[in-house]
Amino acid sequence: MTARIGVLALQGGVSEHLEALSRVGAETLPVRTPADLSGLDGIVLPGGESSVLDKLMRLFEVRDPLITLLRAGLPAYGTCAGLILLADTVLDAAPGQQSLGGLPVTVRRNAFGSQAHSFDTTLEFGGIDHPVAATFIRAPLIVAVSTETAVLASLDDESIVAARHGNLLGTSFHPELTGDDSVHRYFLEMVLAAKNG
Ligand SMILES: NC(=O)CC[C@H](N)C(=O)O
Repeated sequence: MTARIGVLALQGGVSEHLEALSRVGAETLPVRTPADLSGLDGIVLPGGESSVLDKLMRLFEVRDPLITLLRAGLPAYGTCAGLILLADTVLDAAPGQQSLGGLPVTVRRNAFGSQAHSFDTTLEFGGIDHPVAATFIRAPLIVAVSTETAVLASLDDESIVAARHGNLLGTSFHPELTGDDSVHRYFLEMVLAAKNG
């Protein structure tokens, strides 16, 4: 059995996620309208610019139906800006910027400084049996998590870069730019587990 996983396609790095999800065996769909949300088993919120994504989700009337689906348990994976969209609390948000929320973590936008602080590394990732390739681009950091949130990856003891709570997964980094599909495979497993109850 496979799963139908959408990628929010209003701005940011969409095609790399669609390709990685296809490679691990998901059925994929770019999501631009409220109608595109129907029948999804999961959704990826890509990197890009979280304050722009927030505005575009309102403009395209995707924000409210997406919040309803997330609160009802739709599995979601946010990378970088997408993690910011899922976080309950956002530090250094742009004026007026709001997240969708649901993932009980606090993130700090642009926590590594400017574009010059973009870098590649590999990370131990809970639930994946090899170090995962990770690209960081003007990335947020997870600076606090609720007690029931699982920390899946960190750069050091204080720098959390991947977390999961229930059906919601977020990473500060972009696995879709590395050729390492293991985090997408991990998310597909989450989606299939939720779908099969
Ligand atoms: N690569 C990214 O997604 C960068 C995120 C961006 N700095 C933001 O605040 O939304």
